[in-house]
Amino acid sequence: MASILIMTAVEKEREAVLKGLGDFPPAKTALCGFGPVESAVRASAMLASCKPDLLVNAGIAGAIPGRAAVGETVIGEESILADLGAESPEGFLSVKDLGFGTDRWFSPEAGKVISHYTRGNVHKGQILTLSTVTGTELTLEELKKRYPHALAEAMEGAGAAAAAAFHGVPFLEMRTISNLAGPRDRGGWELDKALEALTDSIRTLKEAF
Ligand SMILES: O=C(O)c1cccc(C(=O)CC[C@H]2O[C@@H](n3cnc4c(=O)[nH]cnc43)[C@H](O)[C@@H]2O)c1
Repeated sequence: MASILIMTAVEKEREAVLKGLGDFPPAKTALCGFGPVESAVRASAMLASCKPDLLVNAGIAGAIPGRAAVGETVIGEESILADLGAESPEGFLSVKDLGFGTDRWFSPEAGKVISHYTRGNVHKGQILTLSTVTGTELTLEELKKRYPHALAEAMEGAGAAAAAAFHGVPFLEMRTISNLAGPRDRGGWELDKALEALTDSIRTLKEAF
């Protein structure tokens, strides 16, 4: 049977994943740490020693307001490294604009798994990876303009995706919404709702295998 490696930033996310998995031997879990650099390094180290059929980066995320809501699930059809690049008077220049490679990753091999997510509270589309959590209306507006189709922001997906591409392993990012991106309100993050949704979404992932 196919094998899956599911990596989360923090232990509480990993616990929610384990609850959804129950007794499911094809899947292993590990921590990828906080942010795109840690996630790329740790995912790459894991993939150097085991080669799963699918790497999943799972966790909570902030929704771009109006594009997803707290407690909903966002399945990444593309993970975008959204704040690595250069500023210019004409606007932000991405890694791709600068000619240094890609700023986004998508695995066609994950399509079969993605097609299993059919519930109304699941959105499929772009997920941004940022090194800095959005904390002002100004930054939010800039991100919305720059990425008019992005559904949510998190901090690890593109790092893990880059590692997966380097090792030739199919990749999927799965996020459940704990907060709306915008002016910082860390106390308002609905962690329990997002972690319960993560457990549910992992149950769906199991059904796809
Ligand atoms: O304190 C807790 O109980 C707790 C439980 C689960 C997760 C956490 C985290 O702090 C996870 C950090 C993780 O969350 C992603 N995230 C969530 N919202 C946003 C956002 O608005 N913008 C960017 N990233 C967000 C991110 O991937 C972090 O690594 C705490």
